[in-house]
Amino acid sequence: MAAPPIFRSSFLSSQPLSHTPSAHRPTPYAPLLIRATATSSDPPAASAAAAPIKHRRPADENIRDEARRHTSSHNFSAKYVPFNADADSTESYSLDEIVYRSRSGGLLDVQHDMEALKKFDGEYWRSLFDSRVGKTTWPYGSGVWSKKEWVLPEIDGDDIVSAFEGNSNLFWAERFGKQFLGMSDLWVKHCGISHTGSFKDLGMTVLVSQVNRLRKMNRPLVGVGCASTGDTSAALSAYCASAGIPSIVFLPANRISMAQLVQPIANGAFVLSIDTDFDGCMQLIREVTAELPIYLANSLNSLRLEGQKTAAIEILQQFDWQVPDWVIVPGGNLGNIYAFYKGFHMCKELGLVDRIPRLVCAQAANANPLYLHYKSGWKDFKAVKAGTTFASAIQIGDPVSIDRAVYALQNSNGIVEEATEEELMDAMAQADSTGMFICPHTGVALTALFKLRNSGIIAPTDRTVVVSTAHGLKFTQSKVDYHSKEIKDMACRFANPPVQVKADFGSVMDVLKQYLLSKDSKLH
Ligand SMILES: Cc1ncc(COP(=O)(O)O)c(C=O)c1O
Ligand SMILES: N[C@@H](CCOP(=O)(O)O)C(=O)O
Repeated sequence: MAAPPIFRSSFLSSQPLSHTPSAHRPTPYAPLLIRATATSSDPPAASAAAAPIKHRRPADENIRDEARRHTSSHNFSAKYVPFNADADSTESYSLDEIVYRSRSGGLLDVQHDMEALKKFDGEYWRSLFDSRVGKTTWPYGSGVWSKKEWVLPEIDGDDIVSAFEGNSNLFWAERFGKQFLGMSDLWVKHCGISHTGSFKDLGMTVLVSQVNRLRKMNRPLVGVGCASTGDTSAALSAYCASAGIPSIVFLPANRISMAQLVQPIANGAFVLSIDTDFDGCMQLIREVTAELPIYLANSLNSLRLEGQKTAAIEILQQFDWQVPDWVIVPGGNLGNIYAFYKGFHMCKELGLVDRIPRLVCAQAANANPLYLHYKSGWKDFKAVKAGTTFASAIQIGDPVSIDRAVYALQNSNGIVEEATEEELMDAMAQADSTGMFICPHTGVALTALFKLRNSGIIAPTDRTVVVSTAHGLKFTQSKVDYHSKEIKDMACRFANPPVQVKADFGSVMDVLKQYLLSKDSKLH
């Protein structure tokens, strides 16, 4: 069979897809590739000189209009099915239905038509996803929507609400790895360097886009609501504001940071500060969304995880499709650990990689129901009353996605670790001292790494990725407390408080000389 032509798109990229499709592939219809002129005679990855001249779109056209001209048909699809259902289960729901639970009250999962996706080989998908990185093409400029065929294949580009989220930095933690862990291949996936400062943007673009579609279909949805420890509410309110959809957020009073609280306020959400903890808020939003035309935006809603799973695909892509040995994720409501598993697993099933990494879920010791469950040998799960933790976004005692998390860990030879308050704050300070500015939840994940390195489970040369879930700037008060040594019963070993000094030259010189001597023995 003659190799199908390589499609070149002047609007997608100046670089064509450079791979030669497999000889075994059925004649493809180039899913969502642009129906541009086939230029099979051109060499792949042609030089800049040979690249086609790109014309700017007409002045009266925006990037959505431009995308509309280029859409193509395909037959990928997805539906809701009961999570981890028996093979003979026939229960399923259209994604256009408003449903969060299976008939038996269990969780749902978004199931893709894998047979349709498998008509294209791993090389095809790798090349397609790679061709979309770093562009402003609607909607593929988003790290989530660059994987649209695997996320919400049927949504119209016009309905998508995106801030071009994703494509976050995979940071080589050279100094931290070397100095504190003797590791040479340690990476931090900065999912918190994002539109609203946390990984929640990845899931929220999907959920709000689907709500946008449902509202256009005249489904009775007046608004979207969530319970939140601060990050879900920030993402929900921003995406809803961008689409002009009302958002309602239930926050546990006095339990989230000021920076997180001000986000939904600024974005015009209807904010309820409720005198309970996150688990109490979660219970309330579930009851309310069952009664009122408010769509539930928490990760109980499996749509969210379709966006979040793209962070896993992105990690593989950033390593040029090589698989890391370990990925460590902080866990609270436990949707994200499953999302990572799902992203990695899809890449394996569709032939992009040949294995998946081992997953580690890290919890704060003050809110550790998954850790206790793991330690009991996965015997019956008990929710806990979550205690106060600096990792306030994971102060959750009754995680809705417990079954998903257990599944992900059992199927990835996974491990669960925990971090005390002192451990997580020290780890955060150590990371910051090497040039990062991480959140306490990432401190929890780094503590897990310290423990697994110290016990020899993670080897010095293992390629390890720590997922940083939120931006440190959302949690400055915890850093202020730590560096002021104002935390009861905590040594704050890595505190770096400012030095108070009189406003005269002699005093300034004295403290500077003392400092320089402590840094450089040659000055002694
Ligand atoms: C910053 C941050 N890290 C980690 C988590 C945990 O994610 P998940 O609830 O999906 O386990 C959350 C939210 O729960 C969060 O906001
Ligand atoms: N940390 C979360 C808690 C809720 O998690 P979700 O993924 O179920 O929405 C938050 O920021 O609210």
